[in-house]
Amino acid sequence: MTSAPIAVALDAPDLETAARWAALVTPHVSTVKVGLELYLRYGPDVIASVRGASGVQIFLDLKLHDIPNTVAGAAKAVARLKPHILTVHAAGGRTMIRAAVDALPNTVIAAVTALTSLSEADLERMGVRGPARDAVRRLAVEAVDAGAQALVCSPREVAAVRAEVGPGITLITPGVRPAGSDTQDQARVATPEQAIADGADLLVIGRPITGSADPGAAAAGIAAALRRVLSG
Ligand SMILES: O=c1ccn([C@@H]2O[C@H](COP(=O)(O)O)[C@@H](O)[C@H]2O)c(=O)[nH]1
Repeated sequence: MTSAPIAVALDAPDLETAARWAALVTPHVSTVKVGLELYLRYGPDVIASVRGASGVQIFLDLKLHDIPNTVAGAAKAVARLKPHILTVHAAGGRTMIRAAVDALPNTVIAAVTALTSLSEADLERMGVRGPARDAVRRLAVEAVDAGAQALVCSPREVAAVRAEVGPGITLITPGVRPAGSDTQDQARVATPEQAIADGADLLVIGRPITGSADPGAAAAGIAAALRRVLSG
């Protein structure tokens, strides 16, 4: 059975917990995601701990956002970890995104458009005019023009972004919540089934899996639901 297009966000307080979650979910999912909490606490060693012997893909979610020279240096600094995906903020601009792409030719550079924790009202207060979808589309086009091979957006925008950038770009959606579950600090959300039906390639899911009593079973359940959508 092929693993489901899910990146489990290993936002754990310690390395042992992250490695345990990774071991439980890797039979069911394609990818595990290491973010700022783990990386800043443990540094590069965390990657070997969560990768284990499974061959699971590593998504390094550092959301780099700085001047191009600094981002290029930061990207080169993680090259030896061989992440499958590395994130940068699309708002860093074309030259910054290009610098990351050039620095890491063997990694998929994913540009984060508008954080899924931001509501329409938050974005308006920040000076973003019009619906979130339009801002996300503008950032997506800029990022793809700069060479980004993947985009991070909310599942609510994924269909519009797909229509804008076409089939060749990997669309990654956090802000995924199974029906009826707590949205927590996420604002622009949809269910796993809706995200996949609307064209997402990879779903980032953290607490709905890692906060469950049995993360392996939770991952297996969502993976089965996605397979039903993909085969139906
Ligand atoms: O716009 C974004 C970009 C990244 N994230 C990250 O995804 C996970 C989501 O975790 P949940 O527990 O499923 O909410 C988390 O690691 C974020 O840093 C995002 O949520 N939104």
